[in-house]
Amino acid sequence: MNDANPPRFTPQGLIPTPEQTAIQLARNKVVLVDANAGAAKTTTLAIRIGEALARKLPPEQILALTFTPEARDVLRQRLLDVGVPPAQAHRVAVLTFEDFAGQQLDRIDGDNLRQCAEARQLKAYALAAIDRAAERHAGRMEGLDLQTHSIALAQFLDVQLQLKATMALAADVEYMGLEEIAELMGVPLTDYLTTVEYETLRLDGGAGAVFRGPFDATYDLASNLQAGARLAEHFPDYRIVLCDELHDLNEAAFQILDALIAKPHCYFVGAGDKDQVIHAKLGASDEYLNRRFAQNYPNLVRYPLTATYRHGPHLAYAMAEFKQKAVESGLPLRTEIRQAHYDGSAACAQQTVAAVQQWKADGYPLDGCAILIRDRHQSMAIENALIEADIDYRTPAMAGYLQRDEILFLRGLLAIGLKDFAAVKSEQVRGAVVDAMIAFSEMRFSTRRLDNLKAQIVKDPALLGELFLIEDEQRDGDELNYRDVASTATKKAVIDTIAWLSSVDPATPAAAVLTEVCERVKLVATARRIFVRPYEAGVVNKSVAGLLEAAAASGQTLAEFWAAMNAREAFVRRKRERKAVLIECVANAKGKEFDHVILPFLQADEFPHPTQSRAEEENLFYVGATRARARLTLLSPADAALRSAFIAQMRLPKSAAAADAAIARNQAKPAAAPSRQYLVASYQEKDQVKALGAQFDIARRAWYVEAGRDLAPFAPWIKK
Ligand SMILES: Nc1ncnc2c1ncn2[C@@H]1O[C@H](COP(=O)(O)OP(=O)(O)OP(=O)(O)O)[C@@H](O)[C@H]1O
Repeated sequence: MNDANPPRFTPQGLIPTPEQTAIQLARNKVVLVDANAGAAKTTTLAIRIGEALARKLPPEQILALTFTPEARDVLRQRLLDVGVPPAQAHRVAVLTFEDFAGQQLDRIDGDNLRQCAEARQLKAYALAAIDRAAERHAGRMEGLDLQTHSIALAQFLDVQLQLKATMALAADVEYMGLEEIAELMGVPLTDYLTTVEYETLRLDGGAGAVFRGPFDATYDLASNLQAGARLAEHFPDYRIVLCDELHDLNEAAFQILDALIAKPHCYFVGAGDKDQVIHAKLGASDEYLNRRFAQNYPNLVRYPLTATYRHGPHLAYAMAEFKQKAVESGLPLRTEIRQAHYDGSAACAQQTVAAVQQWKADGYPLDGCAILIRDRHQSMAIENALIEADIDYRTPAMAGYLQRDEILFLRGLLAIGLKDFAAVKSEQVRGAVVDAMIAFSEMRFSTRRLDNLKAQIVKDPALLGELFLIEDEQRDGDELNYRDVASTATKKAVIDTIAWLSSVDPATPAAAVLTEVCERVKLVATARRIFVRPYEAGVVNKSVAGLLEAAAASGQTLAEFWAAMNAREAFVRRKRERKAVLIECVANAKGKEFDHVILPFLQADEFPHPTQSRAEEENLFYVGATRARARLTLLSPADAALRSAFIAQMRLPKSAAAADAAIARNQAKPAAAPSRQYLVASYQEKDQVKALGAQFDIARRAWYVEAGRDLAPFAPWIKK
């Protein structure tokens, strides 16, 4: 620590290490921190913000960017955790790149811009782009392969995203032939041509964006900057820009960051971990951490954060083996790694419950426990088992298995059949049911009409059945094109199924009814058509199979199952805010931490997912396992041949011995003493404590006494 320049911000709840203090005080224009999971990257960025505030920088001149909303929320919370007063913390812009880009583009966007958060909403635009590409090039160009089935659409949407994330699409290709460009960009010609048409549609031929899918705001802003930096002139005057989870950076986000940093008075601090890259499809790469910043800012300084403070050496060393890299822990604590085995998904769910019950029996609160799943379909068995065991759990809003699209669709069918949509209490869920019914019946409405219908049905649930009448009227007289044939058949099957359902005795076993419904509406085939990504269509199959299994296991009648399902949803919604076990997808847990992490379904056909990139699956597992603080529970099949290879890769017996020695070493280290004693003096008492020698911490808005002073005179203001 530089004695001439002592820190002005003292974080609450922890004593910063010298490494953290060095970053807190760094005055270099560009500071990069590349460190392991849990090595206090986010915390240190929050402390850096605290230091800036303590030095009286207006909060509005600080911008902290993340790639995902989850990471953004963690950073916002961490600001409060380290002791930045909420009133100040809320004035600091902590945003995702997409939020920030959207805000900056707002000044040039038209009023009718449509935001499409999901691939499903982009399908119609993608088809229109294919039609345009066909009109323009069919018959005139060789090697054109215009397909409209879902795999082709999935590939197209991936390719356009990749071309944008890497900014290849914005490259100057004026004098090149189309084939040549596609080859240069390394994508199929057809997808390149379709992307060009898609962008023409999306940007209305250059007049302004008409719709934006995921990531498009980031791309549009980066393109604007590249084309002459018009919007950069309007950027607020940020003095400090910070970026967490730097490993998620891609070219488009990098260019935005670069435009911010390039301003003469702007300082930058970024932190990341190259082993947590899980968005390679979006062009994420460790290139930026390793090379690109250094190219643009040769004077950048790298600061280390050596040890993890999230968990003890047992988990740190297991992760060192898993990733074949050096990982240290600064804690003198034993993070337990437990294993249990199962036979089948119901048994896995039972083992999950047992792990939670053990945690509770050991005297720990339920809200410290998180069940991190590879995919949402895995939560069905677990949610049922938790309810049966009377354990409160919560899922992020609209992310439980009852809110999956295919389940919402089936619930909508049952609601119409049983004439009981009012039993779905939440308006948000009702709206989602309407969306799912329209998607799975392959109906087409204009956005305005859809919003209108939805609003009416949400208010008056009895209207749900009429959805199908309205569409019929609209279709009359229309000529069918080749693409309408399949979707018309789907819709007819849905209408027939509803008619059939209305005649079914509600006392019939639920499993039999649901099985028949799925067959009648050809759910699996439809999912394959409407879910643009084959991977997602695959998850739909597993999810529906899980629902049928649950219905069979319940032995309930249709009426009972319907009532139980709605009661269950109400139960989960009530619990959302309360202390309960969390169920969350691993990918969304990035940046977070939990005392006890349970990783279920560690089996060869689930995790690593057989169709996804091995390196990215490894990073995903690394993210999941490193969320744990005190205990990590790994659940895998009893048959060792079926287990995820990731378990063996941790070499648990080998790493445990070294970890025992490290704990002894960490225990022997002298504990650092807190440097300040904060007081609980009120505003009226300020003159009194000041006269006694207390000082004011501007960042924390609190009075304190320096370490080493006699605290006796301050006794009335020392928190017990
Ligand atoms: N100086 C410190 N002493 C003790 N604990 C600390 C210290 N600094 C940070 N921690 C704790 O270490 C844990 C991990 O910190 P943090 O979440 O900032 O790590 P990270 O590097 O951002 O993690 P990830 O890579 O998973 O995003 C937190 O519980 C934090 O409170």
